[in-house]
Amino acid sequence: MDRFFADAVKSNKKGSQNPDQHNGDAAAPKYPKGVVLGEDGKPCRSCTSKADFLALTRMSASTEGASTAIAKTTPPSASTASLDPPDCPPDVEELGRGAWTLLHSISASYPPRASPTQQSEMRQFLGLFGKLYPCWVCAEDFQDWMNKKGNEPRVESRDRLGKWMCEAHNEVNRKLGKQEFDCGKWEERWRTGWKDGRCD
Ligand SMILES: Cc1cc2nc3c(=O)[nH]c(=O)nc-3n(C[C@H](O)[C@H](O)[C@H](O)COP(=O)(O)OP(=O)(O)OC[C@H]3O[C@@H](n4cnc5c(N)ncnc54)[C@H](O)[C@@H]3O)c2cc1C
Repeated sequence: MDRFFADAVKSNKKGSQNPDQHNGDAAAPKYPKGVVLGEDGKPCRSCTSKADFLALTRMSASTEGASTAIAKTTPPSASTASLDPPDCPPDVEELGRGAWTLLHSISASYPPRASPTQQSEMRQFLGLFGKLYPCWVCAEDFQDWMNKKGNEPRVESRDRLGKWMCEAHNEVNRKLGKQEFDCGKWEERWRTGWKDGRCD
């Protein structure tokens, strides 16, 4: 659960790092390690994994007593799944899967050759996406990556956009210690289906 905190603490416009992450000498941390705070100073659900939210819930239950609604619904042995009925707000992973599905699918339906207007609209979309993405820590890193020389969105064609999106996704995969995806296969994954026919 160190993924947001592996780097040095950075200042931010919208929210804040959980201050308890870094005060090893504090007697009783207010939030468990891994919980990211939003601009209101409260835990940011869309920036935090369910597992870390579960830890928060357990902490609340032990400090506030078993009479809270959370404590009643979360026995100590509960798995993260019990915190996760299908109609609850997304955590960072569910949000991410949905967002990548949208982004790669947009690339898959992008024209083989984009007009100047389409290119301009796509640049605007990606710029706004980077600003509005609900996980603010994810959004800041995504914007920083996009703004680096050489990483600017490549919007001239479906092929170029699809590969660029795959590279953007691989950047996050690397950050999270996940396996990189073979970008030569992005179109099979997101547009045509696999060559072995299993999606037909
Ligand atoms: C812009 C953005 C930034 C994010 N930043 C963070 C962050 O800082 N911290 C954090 O914890 N989470 C972040 N996330 C969420 C994270 O990327 C994952 O979505 C989440 O961890 C769930 O991962 P997953 O393993 O289920 O699959 P996902 O990474 O969501 O991938 C979904 C599917 O896409 C396919 N895929 C994987 N890699 C590629 C690729 N390179 N190209 C094409 N297809 C691919 C695979 O089939 C995979 O099953 C971010 C999401 C987005 C959209």
